[in-house]
Amino acid sequence: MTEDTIAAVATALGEGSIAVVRVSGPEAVEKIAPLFRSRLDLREAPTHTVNYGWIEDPADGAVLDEVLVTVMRGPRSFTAEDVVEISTHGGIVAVQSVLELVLRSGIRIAEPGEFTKRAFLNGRIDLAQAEAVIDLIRSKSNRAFQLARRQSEGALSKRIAPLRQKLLELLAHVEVNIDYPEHDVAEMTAAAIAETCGIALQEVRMLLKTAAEGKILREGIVTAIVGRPNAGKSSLLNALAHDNKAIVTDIPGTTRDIVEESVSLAGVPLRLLDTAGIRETSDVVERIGVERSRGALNEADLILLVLNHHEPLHEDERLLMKELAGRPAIAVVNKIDLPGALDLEEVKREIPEERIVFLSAKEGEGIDRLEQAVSKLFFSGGVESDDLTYVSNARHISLLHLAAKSLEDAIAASEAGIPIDLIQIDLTTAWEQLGEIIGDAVGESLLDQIFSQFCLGK
Ligand SMILES: Nc1nc2c(c(=O)[nH]1)N(C=O)[C@@H](CNc1ccc(C(=O)N[C@@H](CCC(=O)O)C(=O)O)cc1)CN2
Ligand SMILES: Nc1nc2c(ncn2[C@@H]2O[C@H](COP(=O)(O)OP(=O)(O)OP(=O)(O)O)[C@@H](O)[C@H]2O)c(=O)[nH]1
Ligand SMILES: [Mg+2]
Repeated sequence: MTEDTIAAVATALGEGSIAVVRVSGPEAVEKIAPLFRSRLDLREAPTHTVNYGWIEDPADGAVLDEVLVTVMRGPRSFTAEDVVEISTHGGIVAVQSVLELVLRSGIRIAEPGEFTKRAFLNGRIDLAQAEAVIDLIRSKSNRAFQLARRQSEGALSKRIAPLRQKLLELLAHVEVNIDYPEHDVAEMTAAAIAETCGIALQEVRMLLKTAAEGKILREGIVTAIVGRPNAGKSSLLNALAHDNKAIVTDIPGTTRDIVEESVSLAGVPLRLLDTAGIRETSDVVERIGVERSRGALNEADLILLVLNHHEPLHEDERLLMKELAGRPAIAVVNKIDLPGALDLEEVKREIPEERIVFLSAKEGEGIDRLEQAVSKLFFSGGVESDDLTYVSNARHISLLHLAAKSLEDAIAASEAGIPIDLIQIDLTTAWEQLGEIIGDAVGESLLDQIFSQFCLGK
């Protein structure tokens, strides 16, 4: 593959200690060498070495920056091409002027995602792995990062490949039966086709089942903090966020609009929504706030119902607890630093005990117990396990659904005694749909669309 040579700033633009210009392509070393003054000509530098020197404009000998230059010769590099990385001083001036000089030497600016796209086109990684690189960059919590990293190492691809192999063998067998009926290959029975497809379908469904948890890991659990005015909802948000994001006062009805904050609880990303305390009110603004609280409550993946340990249960709270039956909810009994007046027995009748957490948002006591409860609710053991694959990419999920449908069709067709060459079409479709996940035979426009989601320099 003869590609041109590309360059981009690989680090975030802003004030930092170091910034990196990354160059990849057949002319990377040859084009950068004349710009780099050091003890050793860059062309002589062994691969995977870091070299000290200066970037100089060869036109007038002006020194742009003191740098470290790394050489990684293909195919042992991120893109599988020759890669040169220039580490300049941080900030934007040094790195921009070095990049400009690099571009003036006849190297082209990279498109977003083009480095990773090349790694894919050169066969170093497959499409699912390349997409995982986007997820890596965007992950907002440790767990999401671990998930993306596992996928970037090919965890999903390793599940898809044997599945496709199984289908391919079946297809080959079917094809021999169709094309060479005179050959003495054992006739593929409808029952045998249905059986193999059944096994494949089971595997596809298992992958789809992981999608819900994968989505949570990637996008965060939408968590509504609800309860009566003054229960301590805003205080809880602040305690979880380690910040005074929401206004806290002893006046009931303080929070009017929804306050949003992303936090990571035991590695689980939560999108916290602090809401207005739910009660009957004649205040117009507060009433709109209460309606919004109800909206958040209805749409949340997780509900934290904050109850006040210091006060008896209120009728509104009884109704709320009834509403939460069957939904992923945790009762947070707040203000345990104050004497108790809450009727716990009644709470326990509505909410299972393992979903009741006692804490003091004000003192920051018991937050760890809430972490454990959330973690238990969403990851019923398993997320730590190493061989688990979580499908979390919308494109992969939709392709798995399509493949499941094709396999179901193939099974139904073989059970209905439909001619084998028609079943072959469903099988081929399933095989292609699974192939699309890992980028086997996907069109240029799809690739463009996927890689354009990347940031520049990746
Ligand atoms: N300076 C720098 N840091 C970086 C990257 C980079 O490109 N540059 N990465 C970019 O995302 C990540 C590391 N990812 C990488 C993945 C593969 C290879 C690579 O050279 N792979 C070779 C094996 C090399 C060897 O075994 O010695 C290969 O697979 O052939 C390099 C970086 C994070 N840190
Ligand atoms: N002693 C004690 N006071 C608390 C605790 N949590 C909150 N408070 C106090 O309770 C009052 C109300 O707290 P907020 O967090 O504003 O309550 P809220 O549920 O957001 O109230 P609204 O926004 O009005 O619905 C404030 O005076 C807090 O300082 C706690 O754990 N212990
Ligand atoms: Mg509040």
